[in-house]
Amino acid sequence: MALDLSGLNPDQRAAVCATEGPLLVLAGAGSGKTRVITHRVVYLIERGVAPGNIVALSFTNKAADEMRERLMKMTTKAVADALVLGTFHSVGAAMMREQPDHFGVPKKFGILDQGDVYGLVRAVLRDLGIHGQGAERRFDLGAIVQRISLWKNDFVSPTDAQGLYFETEYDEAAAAVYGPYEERLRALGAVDFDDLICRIATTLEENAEARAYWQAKFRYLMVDEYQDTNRAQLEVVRRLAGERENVCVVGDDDQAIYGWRGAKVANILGFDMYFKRAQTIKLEQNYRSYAPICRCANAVIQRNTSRHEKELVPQRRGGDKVTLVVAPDGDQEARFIGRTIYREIKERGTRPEDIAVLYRSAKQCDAIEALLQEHGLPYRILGGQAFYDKKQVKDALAYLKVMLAPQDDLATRRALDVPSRGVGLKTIEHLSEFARHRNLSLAEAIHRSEEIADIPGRAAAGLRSFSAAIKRAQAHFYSSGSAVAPLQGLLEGVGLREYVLKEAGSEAAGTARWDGVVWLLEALGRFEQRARAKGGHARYNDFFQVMNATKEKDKDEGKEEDAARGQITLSTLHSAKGLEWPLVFLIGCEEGIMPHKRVSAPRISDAIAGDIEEERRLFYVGITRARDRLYITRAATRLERGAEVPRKPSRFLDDLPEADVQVHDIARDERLGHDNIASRAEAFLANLAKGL
Ligand SMILES: Nc1ncnc2c1ncn2[C@@H]1O[C@H](COP(=O)(O)OP(=O)(O)OP(=O)(O)O)[C@@H](O)[C@H]1O
Ligand SMILES: [Mg+2]
Repeated sequence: MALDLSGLNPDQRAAVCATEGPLLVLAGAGSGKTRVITHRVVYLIERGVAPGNIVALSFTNKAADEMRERLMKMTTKAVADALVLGTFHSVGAAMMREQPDHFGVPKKFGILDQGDVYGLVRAVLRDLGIHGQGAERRFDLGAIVQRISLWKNDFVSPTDAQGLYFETEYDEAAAAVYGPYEERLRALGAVDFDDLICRIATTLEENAEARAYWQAKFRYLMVDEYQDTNRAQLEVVRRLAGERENVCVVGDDDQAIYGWRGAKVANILGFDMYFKRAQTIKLEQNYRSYAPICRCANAVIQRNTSRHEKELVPQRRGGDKVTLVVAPDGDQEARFIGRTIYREIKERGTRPEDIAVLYRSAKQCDAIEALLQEHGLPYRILGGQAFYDKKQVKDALAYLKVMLAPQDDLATRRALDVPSRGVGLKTIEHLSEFARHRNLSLAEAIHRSEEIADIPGRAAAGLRSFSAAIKRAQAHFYSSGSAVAPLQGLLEGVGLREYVLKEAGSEAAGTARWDGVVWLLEALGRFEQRARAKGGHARYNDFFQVMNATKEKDKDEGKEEDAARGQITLSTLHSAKGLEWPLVFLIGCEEGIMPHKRVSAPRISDAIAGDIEEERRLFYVGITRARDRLYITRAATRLERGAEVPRKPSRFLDDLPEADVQVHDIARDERLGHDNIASRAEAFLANLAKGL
C-alpha cells in the first residue's frame, strides 16, 4: 500500500513528512489541508506507527466519516477501523467509557442531548422560582444554556460564575442555574456535550496516571479545522501532546465561524505561543474551485480587518462566472432552485450528490425541502432534521391517510395514538379481531366499535369521537373537493394542534413544530392546485408516495455514505464547513438573513451575539464550498406574517467583483423571454407531477 506522494505539492509533502514535533498548517479554503491530514495518517502507518496510536480529530461526525472513507480507500478497512478518528466529543466519550473511574463518571454514564439539557435547565428554573421576563420561553432558555456552556468551556466553575459581573438578566439567571444544573447532572449519572471535553481536560491535568496512560496511547495527534477550537479543546490537545508535542493542526483563520460558541481564533494564530517549537507551513494554491469562484471569495474576505493576509491562487483555469439570482419573492427563489436542480439532473446528467443548497439558518431549508419533495428529487439534510421525518408531520400525514385512504391500518393506528384518547392495547386487539373476522379495515372497525362488547367506557368514548371526527372530515372533503381545509379542521378537532403545542414545552418551540404541519398543508394545497391546473383530479396516493420516498430509501441504504450517494445535500453553512460540491446554491443572501439579524440588532449580550466579520467569514465558507459552479440567490420580498416585506440585498454582495458575476434577474429576464429553457422545464415538471 505504498503511499503516493506525487498527488501533493512540495509544501503539502513537507507537511506530511514533518511527523515529529508541533506543526501548524495555516491555509485558505480548498488548499488541501484535510488532504494533508489523510496522507499524514497513511505516511505514519507506513513508517511503522500502530494505527491505534494515531488520533485524527475532525469538527463534525460527517467530516470524520468522510475522512474514514478516504482512509479506507488509501489503506485497508482493518487499519481504518483501528485508527482513533472522530470528533473531540466522540473521542472524549470513548476515553470516558474506557476509564470511567478516572474521569469520575459511572460505568454506564448517559450523555444528554440538547433537548435533555433544555429540559434540565427548565426544571432548575422552575425549582428556583425564576420566572423573570418569560424565563420559560425557548429563546431565553437558549441564552442560558449557551452561557453555561461558554463558562464550562472556559473552566469557570459554578462558584466562579456567581462572582462575575453580569451584563444581562440571562447571565444572572444562568449563574443561578449553573450549580444546581451540575448537581442534577451528577445525580443522573450523566454528562453533557461540554463535559466530554472539559472533563477530559481537567482529568488529564489533575490525574497523573490517566495523563501518562493517554499520552502513551495517543502518540500522534492531528486536528482539522483548528480555527474553531475553544479553550477546553486547546487544553485537551496540549495535555494529550505532553512533552513530545507530536501535534499537527490545520486550519484557516478566515473560516473561523464558531466565535459565538466560544471558539478562540487565537488558538491557531498563537499556536507557536502554546507550542514553542512549532513549525508553520502555508499552502497557497487552491485546488478546489474555478478562478471566478476563488476571485469572489478573495474579494469578500479581504474586507475583514482582523485577519492574516492571504489569497486563494486558483489552480483550475477557466470556469463559468458566478450567477447572482434575484427573485421577486421567496417563493420564486425556491422555485428557481427547484427547477434549476431538476434541469441539471434530468437534462445535463448532473448527479444529485454533486449538488448542495446552503443557507444561514436551518429554517430556510423548509421551503427548498418541500419543493424537492414535491418534485420527487432525493435529498439529505445536514445539521437538522428532515422536515417530513418530523414526528408531528408524520402524525398529521397519518390523519390525512385515515381521511383519504382509510384502508391503511398502519396510519389508523398511528392516528389513534396521538393525542392519546384512552384506547389501550387490549382495545386495539378487540378492534383488530373484529376487523379480521369481517374482513374490514381497522378504520371501519372503529366506526362500528359500538357492536363490540368488552371495550371499556373511556376507550369507547374515545373511539366514538375519533370516528365522528373522521366522518365529518370525509364529508367536508367530498363536498369541497379539496383535502386542505378538512384536514386542518380534523387536526384541530381531535386536538392534535393543542397536543403538539403542549408537548413542545414552550410556546416558541410549539409554534416551530406546528409550522411543520402548516407546511404539509401548504404542500398538499400546491399538489391539488397542480392537478387542477391540468384539469384532472388529484391522485393522493402519489402525494403519499412522494412523502414516503426519501424515508424508505434511507432505511434501505443504512450506511451514511451510501445514503449520501444519489442525494442532493441541504445544509446550514456551519455544517457545510470542510465539504465541497461541484454545484452549489447559496441562498437567501439578504440583510437580516446573512448577515444574520442578531448581528445588526443583538438581543442578548454581545459575547453571544455574532459579529459582522464572523458573518462575512461564514459567507466566505459558503462561496468556497463550490468546485465548478456557484449560484448566489436572494429575494426582493419575503412573506412575513402574511405580508410581502421588501428585503435589502446582503452587504456582502457589494464586494463581489463585477467581472466575475453574471446577474439573473428572474422578473426582468422572464419579461424579456430569456428564461425559456427554465419555463419549459417548469412545464415539464408540472406534467410530471401530474402524471405521478
Ligand atoms: N496537490 C493537489 N493536487 C490535486 N488536488 C488536490 C491537491 N490538494 C488538494 N486537492 C483537492 O482539492 C480539494 C480541496 O482539498 P481539501 O478538502 O483537503 O482542502 P482544505 O484545505 O481542507 O479545504 P477547507 O478549508 O475547505 O477544509 C479536494 O478535492 C482535494 O482532493
Ligand atoms: Mg478541510
